[in-house]
Amino acid sequence: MRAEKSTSWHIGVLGGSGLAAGIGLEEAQEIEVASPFGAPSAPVVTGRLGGVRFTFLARHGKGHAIAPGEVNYRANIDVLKRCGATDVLALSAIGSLCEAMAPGDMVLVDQFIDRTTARTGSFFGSGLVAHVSLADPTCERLRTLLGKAAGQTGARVHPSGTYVCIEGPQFSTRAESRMYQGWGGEVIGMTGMPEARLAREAELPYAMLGMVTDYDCWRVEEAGVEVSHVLAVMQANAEVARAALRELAARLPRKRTPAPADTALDHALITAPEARDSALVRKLDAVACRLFGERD
Ligand SMILES: CSC[C@H]1O[C@H](OP(=O)(O)O)[C@H](O)[C@@H]1O
Ligand SMILES: Nc1ncnc2[nH]cnc12
Repeated sequence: MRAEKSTSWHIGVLGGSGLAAGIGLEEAQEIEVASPFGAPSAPVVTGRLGGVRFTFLARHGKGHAIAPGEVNYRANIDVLKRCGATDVLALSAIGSLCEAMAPGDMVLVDQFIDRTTARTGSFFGSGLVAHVSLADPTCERLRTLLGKAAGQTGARVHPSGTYVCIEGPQFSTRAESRMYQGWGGEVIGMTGMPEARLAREAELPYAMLGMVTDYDCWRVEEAGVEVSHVLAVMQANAEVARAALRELAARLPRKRTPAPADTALDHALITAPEARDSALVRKLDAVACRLFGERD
């Protein structure tokens, strides 16, 4: 079995709407990385911020050509792991379902309600069944560090928030928006799931910095959200997101210590060794490298 993760941080960043241009990495190199789960959204860009390695992947591809329901979430997480990412940070445009979270605010999403219907949500399946815990789908350590870093940019930062992930690509109806509020949803988007669940299966601690772009459509006196609102706010906010990442790089402890998600697969596999599908096991050489990777 491979050793534990390196004590050096390597942050994989999934950049969403308004962030396809990247995060301003130093010594940036674009690399095409193949995945057994198909084509990722784009080549990755790997480089540094301060002394810390970051690898960036544009979630919707170059020129935002990939719809939220068509993103190959498995390939994206797989290639970040293959590149050596120790942790994953998602940058996302989000609508607000509550008065307190206003356009321009940042939200450290900590919980998800998954309303998606047509996405492949697991690396595992018949021939290798696994059930990871998703009770706490985000990494508290990364979220806290990111919250402090985002606070330094002058933006208003909410330390937690429950994100409702809809299938899209349409925005919600007013009745749905009010229903999500009743469920305890505080923000809404189209990409956090299955991204967060796949990161957990790949033993990658995951945090999401959500940038509020609109009030969705629950405010009866206002017109519903339109994509032009989202992009206008994201264009204004992209530099704030980049500044938050530079702050994060400066604040990461010098050595990375293990996080709970690093061992998410320890008690998750239920299929007996003799009943395992060897082709599926081979596909998991990066995702489950601790269990199935090359032996040293
Ligand atoms: C451009 S509006 C809707 C679009 O924006 C968000 O994307 P991302 O999370 O990648 O920033 C939302 O989830 C939708 O995909
Ligand atoms: N209101 C909204 N609904 C879904 N996804 C979004 N992304 C940004 N705003 C959104």
